[in-house]
Amino acid sequence: MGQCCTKSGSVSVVNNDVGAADGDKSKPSLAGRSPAPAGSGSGSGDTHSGKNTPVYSFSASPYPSSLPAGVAPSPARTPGRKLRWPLPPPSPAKPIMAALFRRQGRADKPKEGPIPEERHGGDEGERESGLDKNFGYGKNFGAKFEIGKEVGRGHFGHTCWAKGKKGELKGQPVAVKIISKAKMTTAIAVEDVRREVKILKALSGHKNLIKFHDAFEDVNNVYIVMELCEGGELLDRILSRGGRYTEEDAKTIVVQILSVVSFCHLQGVVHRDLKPENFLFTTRDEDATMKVIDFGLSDFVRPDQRLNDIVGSAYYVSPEVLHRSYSLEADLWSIGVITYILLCGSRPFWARTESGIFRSVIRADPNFDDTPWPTVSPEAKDFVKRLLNKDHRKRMTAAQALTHPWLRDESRAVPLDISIYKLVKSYVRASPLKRAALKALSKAITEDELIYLRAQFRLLDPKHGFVTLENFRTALMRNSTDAMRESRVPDILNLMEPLSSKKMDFEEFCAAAISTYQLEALEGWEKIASTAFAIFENEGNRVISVEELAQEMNLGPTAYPLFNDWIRNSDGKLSFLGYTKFLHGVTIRSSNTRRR
Ligand SMILES: Nc1ncnc2c1ncn2[C@@H]1O[C@H](COP(=O)(O)OP(=O)(O)OP(=O)(O)O)[C@@H](O)[C@H]1O
Ligand SMILES: [Ca+2]
Repeated sequence: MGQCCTKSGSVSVVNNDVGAADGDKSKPSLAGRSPAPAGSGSGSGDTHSGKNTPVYSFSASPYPSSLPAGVAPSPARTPGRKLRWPLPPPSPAKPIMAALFRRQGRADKPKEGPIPEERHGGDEGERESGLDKNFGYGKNFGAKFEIGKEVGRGHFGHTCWAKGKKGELKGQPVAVKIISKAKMTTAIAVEDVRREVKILKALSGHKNLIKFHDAFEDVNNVYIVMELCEGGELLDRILSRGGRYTEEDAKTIVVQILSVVSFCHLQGVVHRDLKPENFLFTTRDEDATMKVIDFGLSDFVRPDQRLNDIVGSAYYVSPEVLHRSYSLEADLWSIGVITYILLCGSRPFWARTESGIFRSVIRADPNFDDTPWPTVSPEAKDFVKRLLNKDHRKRMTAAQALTHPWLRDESRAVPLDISIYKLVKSYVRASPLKRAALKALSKAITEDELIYLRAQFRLLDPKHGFVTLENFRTALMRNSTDAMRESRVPDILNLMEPLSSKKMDFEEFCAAAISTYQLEALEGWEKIASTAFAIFENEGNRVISVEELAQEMNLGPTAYPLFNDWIRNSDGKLSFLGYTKFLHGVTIRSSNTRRR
């Protein structure tokens, strides 16, 4: 007990022939073969030292080329299974090594660039000496639980079966994740464990989230006592089905994932390690409930905050995580990867090395042409594409995804979406012209978008067809947990202050809560945009000077030449191009320009 092995060890024992069953060597981006062992490197490209090679160059893997000291490769979890896999084996780099290093206090961290705030104080000086490893948890684990066999292992701990000896859990089987204090060699490592428990405790209660019972500690370990899941990992079920789910079965899985992830996001918690290994079934039954586990890489994220530490698992990591600027949407990318795998049995982004996987994540388009995709419904394909959009702003949110035509079910409650709050906040603070532009756009959207917006409006509990700031506050508080306070999500209400003297009907709510980025990602965008412009011409377009437009868009005089085509010579009003640019706002490309 107390020995922690890395699951990424499973990679070390798998060779590159695995999964070659797909037999198509001309399509390297289509999963089907195993990546090289994480520890084996990939020739000259994998000599990443973590000191000089920028993570983003992708000329080298941000992962180190060998397992960290003290972490021995564990045996493959399911020997022999790899030969039957249509899928490559589990991620080579499991939780990305940066996180592992943070916990283990290794100096050769594979990160570069801006130092994430939590990294401060993670220096060697803090190691061992004077490190406070007291968590304030109960000390009587042994008196309360009888420990049994091991049920699983991860990078950071191992999990055992246990039975309650007294109290509420007397006679009841539970799972205990045991994290060795000896491996917590920095203040950050200690803080990570503290946060894992805090998040688990705060979020416990959702039906698709592992139920937390208690946390204990002694001189050697921290013990996280939680509900026992006896039905195994989602990964095992995917593999036992030969790698593919029917659409109906996939939907059952994806709905559960989205339901719990939307709940976490509303609380301001990003999971950061969503993958089939981190979903467990309560029982062996086919229709058993699935629960998300392992908040070891999770974090609180404030509404306008961007995180920058690279954590996650290679196959599931989003492009913006690799670019070190991300938020909740990163989880939706991972859900897109999981859904892709469920529907076709292959990984959307594949390569032999981690650096290759990252290149693929950043640049490659997933394959939707080969078998079985021609037989997959257009709705399912659209669903996956709208999650695997490389621009995180164009991705669906979890709550939105639950109303996508592929998953839509009138009888299922739609969760409150925190992204609505962010959008409404921006709307109420926007200029009258911008609001008029959005109003016109909202009148051109399709029924699919309206279904989602109606559901969100209903959740605000409108009185006589109107919502006020108070409705937003009440709806948020109704869903509030301790995690929400920690992530400072309620602060967003202060930023919505301009709404305090107003009320909003459904029509205005639609204008406030639509995202131009998301609409741009729709196949029917061209039509929506031209309809919206026709409405804008009638209801909102007006004469505007170059200076005024620049000010509206928060641009300086250097941007004036851009506006040549945006303002019509004939009448000095916005042209169609100008209207769409104005709606779009100054973001990706333009904000890069601004920074220079
Ligand atoms: N509540 C539970 N019931 C049954 N098995 C569990 C439970 N929690 C964890 N396990 C098993 O233990 C394994 C490791 O747990 P967990 O993922 O929390 O650890 P970790 O060290 O943080 O993992 P990782 O290496 O993915 O970061 C899981 O993959 C699962 O097989
Ligand atoms: Ca895990």
